[in-house]
Amino acid sequence: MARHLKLLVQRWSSRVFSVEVDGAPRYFGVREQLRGEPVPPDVFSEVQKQDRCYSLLVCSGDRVTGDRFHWELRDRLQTQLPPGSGLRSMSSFIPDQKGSLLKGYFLQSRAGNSSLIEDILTDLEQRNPVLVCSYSQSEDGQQWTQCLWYQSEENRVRFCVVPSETPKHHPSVLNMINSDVFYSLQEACDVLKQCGDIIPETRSVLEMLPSSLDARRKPDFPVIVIEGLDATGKTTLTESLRDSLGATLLRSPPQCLSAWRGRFDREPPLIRRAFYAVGNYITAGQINQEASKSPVIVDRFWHSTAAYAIATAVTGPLSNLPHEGAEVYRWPGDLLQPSLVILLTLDPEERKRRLRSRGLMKTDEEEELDHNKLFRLRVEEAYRRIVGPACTALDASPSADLVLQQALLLIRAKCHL
Ligand SMILES: Nc1ncnc2c1ncn2[C@@H]1O[C@H](COP(=O)(O)OP(=O)(O)OP(=O)(O)O)[C@@H](O)[C@H]1O
Ligand SMILES: Nc1ccn([C@@H]2O[C@H](COP(=O)(O)O)[C@@H](O)[C@H]2O)c(=O)n1
Repeated sequence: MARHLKLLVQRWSSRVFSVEVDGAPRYFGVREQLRGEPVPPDVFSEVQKQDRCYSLLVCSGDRVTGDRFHWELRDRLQTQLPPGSGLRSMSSFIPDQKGSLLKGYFLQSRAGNSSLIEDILTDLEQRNPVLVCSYSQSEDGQQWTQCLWYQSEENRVRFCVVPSETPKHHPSVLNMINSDVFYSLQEACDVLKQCGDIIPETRSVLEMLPSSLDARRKPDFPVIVIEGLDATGKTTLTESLRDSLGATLLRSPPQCLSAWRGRFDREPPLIRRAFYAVGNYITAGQINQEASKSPVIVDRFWHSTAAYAIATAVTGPLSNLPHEGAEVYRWPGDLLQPSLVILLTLDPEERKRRLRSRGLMKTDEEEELDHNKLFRLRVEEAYRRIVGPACTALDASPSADLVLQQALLLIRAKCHL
């Protein structure tokens, strides 16, 4: 453990630290020596004189263990910390260095609570792959310093906390590929296989995969995917298209995974996204079979998996998304490409009205779509940026019958049906 940490802190002062405040990241860095006048970074601007701050960064060599620990740590801290302790998401990364992201939490403790909090943190650091730092303020309140807890009191290096520029990329973008968005079946399967002991259901999921998948094989009949946020009318349209075109209707995740979906929805992003990624390949196997007999309509596919994953991994405004044309919006090379992807778009008020009138249970992400306007905008924009194939937007606000007619026009034009 100590060796692992020493390697990690070798480039400590080239790291940037990011703390989430009101849904957007604020950045700071550390230096061995202060040059010029001290400027307290704005993360510390509201911290009272006697308060102390701490950071915990998860630094497990094994990403499944690390992600699960990071996921559980929030609940653990929320139950153990004394009331009034501020708890925010934080991360640390080396700008532009892929894979350098470490995730964790930033705590702000009220005066008088420090010894209790330090006991909790010491215990956590001793038993888990976590790196703890504490932050303290100079007498005149002008300067914050950071020190690494794993170093013994006498060897403790004090780093000066300094403001840091907003990086070119949102920190999460550095670790997105094959963590949030999987670009091959192999990568997604590797994550699920690693979970076999802790989530026995993964074995049953992996057994559903077809023995072979050839993404280059062109289906005999067109494959049309219908995408969109929840309650935009996908079920209504896909069922009508099935009847109008004499098509087969499939969905992703496929029906055969329904029993295990709830289990994976409770897991951290790495495992949850790997589950949905594998679901797309199982659906691709079903498409291959059915598209030799009839057109196939698919209710959600790769666009949904990637768009929700990207929009959840980053926070804040649209400008925090990976830029248009970025690698993360590419279609995976080993996944069947549909002939057409239709994205149903709907005014947020009408979508809410439809949700209310339907009144079904919602997933956490669907709840988030309702409450967090920025999250909804990020999902919609990520949908639009995905290419290979890109989606064709269709206004879903007219009557169900009119939406069907418009969809049929698009399908006939593109797929010559
Ligand atoms: N064009 C339309 N005009 C008015 N209401 C519609 C239209 N299309 C669907 N609806 C209604 O809106 C609600 C949501 O539709 P639907 O279940 O088809 O959406 P969905 O995109 O499949 O949702 P989810 O992704 O959450 O399953 C339903 O009550 C449905 O009857
Ligand atoms: N291909 C897919 C399909 C769905 N998801 C995730 O599921 C949620 C929406 O699904 P509904 O059945 O409720 O419409 C959404 O939160 C996605 O994260 C996916 O990732 N890939």
